[in-house]
Amino acid sequence: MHRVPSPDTEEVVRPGRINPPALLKARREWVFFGTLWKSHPGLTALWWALILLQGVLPAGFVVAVGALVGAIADSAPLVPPLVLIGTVFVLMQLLTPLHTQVGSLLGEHVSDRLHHRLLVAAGAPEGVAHLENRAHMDELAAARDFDLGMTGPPLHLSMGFIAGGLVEAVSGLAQAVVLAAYAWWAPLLVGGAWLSTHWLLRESTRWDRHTGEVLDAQRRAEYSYRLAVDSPAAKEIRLFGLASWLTDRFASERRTLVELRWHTTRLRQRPMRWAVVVLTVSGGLFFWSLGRDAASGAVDLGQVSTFAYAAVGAGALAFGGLNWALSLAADGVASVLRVERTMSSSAEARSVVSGGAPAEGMPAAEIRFRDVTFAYPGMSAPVLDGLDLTVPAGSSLAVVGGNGAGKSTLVKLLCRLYDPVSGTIEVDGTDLRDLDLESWRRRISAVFQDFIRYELSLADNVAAPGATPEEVLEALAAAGAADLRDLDRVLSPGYENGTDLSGGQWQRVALARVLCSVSTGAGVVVLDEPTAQLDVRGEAEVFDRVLEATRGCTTVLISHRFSTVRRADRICVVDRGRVVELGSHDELMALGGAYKRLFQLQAARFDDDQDGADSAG
Ligand SMILES: Nc1ncnc2c1ncn2[C@@H]1O[C@H](COP(=O)(O)OP(=O)(O)OP(=O)(O)O)[C@@H](O)[C@H]1O
Repeated sequence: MHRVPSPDTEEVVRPGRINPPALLKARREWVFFGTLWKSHPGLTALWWALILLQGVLPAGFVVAVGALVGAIADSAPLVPPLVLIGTVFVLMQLLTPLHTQVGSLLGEHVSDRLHHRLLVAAGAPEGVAHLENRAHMDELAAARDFDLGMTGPPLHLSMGFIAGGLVEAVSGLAQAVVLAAYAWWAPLLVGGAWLSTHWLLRESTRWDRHTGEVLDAQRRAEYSYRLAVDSPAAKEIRLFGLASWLTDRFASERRTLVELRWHTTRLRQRPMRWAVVVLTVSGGLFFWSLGRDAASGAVDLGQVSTFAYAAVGAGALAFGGLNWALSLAADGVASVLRVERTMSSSAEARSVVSGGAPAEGMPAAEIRFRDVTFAYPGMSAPVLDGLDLTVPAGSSLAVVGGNGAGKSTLVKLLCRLYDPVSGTIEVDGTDLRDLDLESWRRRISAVFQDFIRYELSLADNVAAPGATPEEVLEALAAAGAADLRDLDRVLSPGYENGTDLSGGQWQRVALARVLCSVSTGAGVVVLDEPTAQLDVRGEAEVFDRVLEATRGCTTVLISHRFSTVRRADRICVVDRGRVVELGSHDELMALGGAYKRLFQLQAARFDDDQDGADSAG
C-alpha cells in the first residue's frame, strides 16, 4: 500500500519503545512547541504561564478543602480556608475562558506561519513536475490538514485540547507532589501508576494519518467538496444531476476517514486490562496505608481528606501532556517541515534549476530545439521524440498537429516548466538550462490553453507587475477588449460588485495579459489556442491586432484554426513528437502533404457550413 512516510519517521518515538536520547533530542512535540514560540513569543509565554497557573490551582483547592475539613474537626476559624477555596474557585472560572482565547489566537498565528511556509515551499521549485507527483501531492494534502481538520481537529481548536492536556499534566503532578507530604513513596506509587497507564494506552490512541488509504480519502473528500461548492463546476453538476451523487461521495469519503480513525484508535483490550490491574494494585496499596494511618491517628481528618483527593487528582497525569491532540498537532507541523525538505531535495522538485547567464534581449538570432526528447515524469512513452526545430528571432511560427501530438508540451519546455530528457533547447546558441530562469521568464510570455481566470480585479488579471493603468488599457484595446474599462472590477460574481465575462471576453483578457508583458519587456510570445473561443470575425480582428502588437517578438502560436495559422511566417506540423513539415503556408500547400490535407479538410467543412447557413437563410 502507498504510504507517505510519517513526518520525521526516523525520529518518531515508537509506542512502547521509549528511547530517552531520541525523546529529548528529536521529538516532533518539541518542534511543535518551538514553532509556537517562533510564531508569537508573547502569546506563547502567556499560554504557558496560564497552563502552569491552571495546573496548580486544583492542588491548591485540595489543600484548601483539607484545611477546611481540619478546621471543622478542630473547631478552628473557618474564614481562612474558605477565603482560599473562594479565591481558587474564582481563578479557575476566570482563567479557563481566557486561556481558550489565548490558545485560539496563538493557533491562528501558528497556522499563518505554517501556511506561509507551505506556500513558499510548494512555489519554490521552478518546474511543475512536483505538483503532478502523487507522493508529493499526498504530502501536501497531509500537511494542509493542520488547517482543514479532516483527520483531526484544526490547529486553532487543537490548541485548546493541548492546553487542557497540559493543565491536567501539571495538575496531576502538583497533586502528586502534595502526596509527598504523606509519604515519599506515595507520589511515586500513585503518580507512577497513572503515568504508566498513559504509556500502556498510548498505542491505542495513535492515529496514523499517512497511509495511502487515509490520504486518498482525504484528497477525494476535499475534491468532492470543492466540486460541490465552487462555481466553475456548478453548471455541469446541476445539468447532469450530480449534486446528490457528490454529497454521497463526500459523505462516504468522510465516513471512510472516521472508520479508519476509529479502527486504529479504538482501545485495545490487552493494554486496557493491564492498566486496570496497575491502578487497582497501586490505589489499593495507597488507600489501605492511608486508612491504616487514619485509624491509628497518625494523620488527622483534614490530612486524610487532602491526601485522598490528591491521590484521585494525580490521575490527571494519565490524561494530560502528551495526549492525542498534541500528537496530531505535532504531526501537522512535522508534515509542513517535511514538505519543505521534499521540495528542496526531491528529483521532481529539483528537476528544473536556474542557470546563471542573463537572458536580456534574447533571442537575437534564433531559438533552436536540437534533437529534443521528452517524456512526462513517471511516463515511459516519449511525447517529443528527437524533435528538431529552429525559430528565427522576430518571426512567428504556427504549430499544428492532431490532439496529443505534443504541441503544448513543446511550449511548456520552452517556458522551462520541464526540461528535455535528452537533447537541448538553445537560445542564440546558449542552452536554455544555462540561462537565469527569472531573466528568461521575464523575456517570455504565454497564454495557455487552460489559462487561469483569476478571481481578481480586471487590472490584476491583465497587468504584469509594474504596469501602469494606461498600459493595461492599451493591452485590452490591442486584444479587442476596449469595452472592458473598469479596471477595479473583480472578475467573479462572488465578490461585491463582481462580474463574470463570456468565454471570448476571458480569452481577450488573457491575450491582453500577454500583450501587457510585451509592453513591459517580453520578447517571446507563446499563444496556445488563443482564439479558440472567439467568433470568426473576432478571431480575424483580434489576431491581426495581436500580430501588430507583437511585431518584432518571436511568436509561437498553437492553433487548430487554419485561418489563424496561415497568417504566421512559418508553420510546422508536429506528429508523434516530431516535426514532419515546416514552411510558409504557400510552401506547405505546394508540398501537398499533411498540412494541405488538414487545411483543405477544414476549408471544405467551413464551405459546407456556409452553404448550410445560406440555404437555411
Ligand atoms: N502533465 C502531464 N502528465 C502526463 N502526460 C501528459 C501531461 N500533459 C500532457 N500529457 C500527455 O502528453 C501528450 C501530448 O500532450 P500535449 O498537450 O502536448 O498535446 P497537444 O498536441 O497540445 O494536444 P491538443 O491539440 O489536444 O491540445 C498527450 O498524450 C497527453 O496525454
